[in-house]
This record gives sequence, C-alpha cells and structure tokens, in this order.
Amino acid sequence: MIAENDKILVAVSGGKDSLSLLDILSERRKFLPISYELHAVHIITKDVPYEIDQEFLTKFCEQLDVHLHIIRTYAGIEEKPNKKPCFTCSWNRRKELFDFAQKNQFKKVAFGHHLDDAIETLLMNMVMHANISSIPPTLSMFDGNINVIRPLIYNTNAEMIEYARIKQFVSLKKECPYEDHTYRNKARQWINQFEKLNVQARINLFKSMSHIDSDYLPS
Ligand SMILES: Nc1ncnc2c1ncn2[C@@H]1O[C@H](COP(=O)(O)OP(=O)(O)OP(=O)(O)O)[C@@H](O)[C@H]1O
Repeated sequence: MIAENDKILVAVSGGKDSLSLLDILSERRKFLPISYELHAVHIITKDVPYEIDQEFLTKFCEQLDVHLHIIRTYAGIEEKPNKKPCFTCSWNRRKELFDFAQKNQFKKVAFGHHLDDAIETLLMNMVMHANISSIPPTLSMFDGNINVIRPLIYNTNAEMIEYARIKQFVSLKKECPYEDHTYRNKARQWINQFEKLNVQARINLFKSMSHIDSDYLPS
C-alpha cells in the first residue's frame, strides 16, 4: 500500500478513525525501513451547519509533524433540492479532495475506512442496489494518477475504538444535521445478529469478498 518516497495525503474528518490513521502513519515513519511524505487535509463544507475544532486539529498535526491543509468549499445543497444533502456534500468533498491531490502531486490519498465500514457497505449494496461491491483496500483512479489507499481496512471498529481509547483521542466530529444513518445502522444491527450465530461472522463476511465461487453463482 505504501512504498518508498510516496507522497501521501490523509483525508481527516476529525472522527476517531481518521485521527488514528494519521497518528499510525506518522508513528510508522519512525521505524519502517522506507520513508514517505505525509500531509493531512480537512474539508470544510460551508453550507453544512457544523464545524470541527480546527485549533485542536492544527495542534494534533503539529505534534505529529504533519502539514495540515484546510479546504473550504460550498456544496450548494440548497440549490440541489432533488438530491439528498449527504450525497451532494460527500460528492463535492471528494471532488475537492481529488482536485487538491492532483494539483499538488499527491499520488496516494488515504481514507480512514475500516473493516466494519467495508462489510456494512457490502450488505447495503447487496440489499439496496442488487450489486456485490464494497470499498477496496486500494483503488487506482484518474488513469492511475491517484491511488486511494485504506490502511485500516483490515482492522475492526472495535480495534479502532480501543486504539482511540488508549491514545485518548476524542472525536472532533459532531452529528451533522443532514446525516442519515438509517441503512448503515440497520446493516450494523444485522452484523451484530450474525455475530450471535457465529463469532467469526464479521471476519467471514469480509473474507467472503475474496472467496467468490463463481461456479456456484448464477451467470
Ligand atoms: N470533511 C472531511 N475532510 C477530509 N476527509 C474526510 C472528511 N469527511 C470524511 N473524510 C474521509 O472519509 C472517510 C470516511 O468518512 P466518514 O464520514 O464515513 O467517516 P467518519 O466515521 O465520520 O470519521 P472517521 O472515519 O474519521 O472516524 C474518513 O475516515 C476520512 O478519511
């Protein structure tokens, strides 16, 4: 995922996972036999009525010796009443993020998604969109100019909660008034139920994405 001389842009929302991701990637620079450049970016969408504690994030990045870029954007949520605010906001955030990465020669962009995010997305895509897909550990985009990496994808949410607890990270994120977790919360509940049937259910759902037996699926 990470190679010698990589220039990596870490997308930091202010949530526990992206704060932990930045911390881990920064710590690893001290003992890995490769060197890489690390920057953080936080996107503020001005027409979403909440902001994180920027002063804290700035100090956090300073302590890690990571340069923080703050991008302010405007998603035009009110001008797109036919679209869900969450869709408009996250589409615009990604556009800003990738435009910034390309303009500043970042070949790798790191997100804080973990294993639970991946299996929730898998189940939601199957149930809502009749499609078997999720969020991959790495993804080549823009004709190979940018590689999205998700270094936490093999870690469970429980592990990330424990990491944030040990490091005493407090999530800077407040609940967004537009955010709708209905389907994701449902997927989380199903996974918890599956885990009661089999303690390995969470890991097995993740592993199943690499064990597709196409001979036993409809063509
Ligand atoms: N405002 C933002 N600025 C920069 N990156 C962001 C922002 N919001 C989300 N991201 C990136 O997208 C990933 C997934 O976003 P999502 O909103 O699902 O995460 P979260 O659960 O709110 O926060 P986190 O994953 O940091 O705990 C984050 O881990 C982060 O890498």
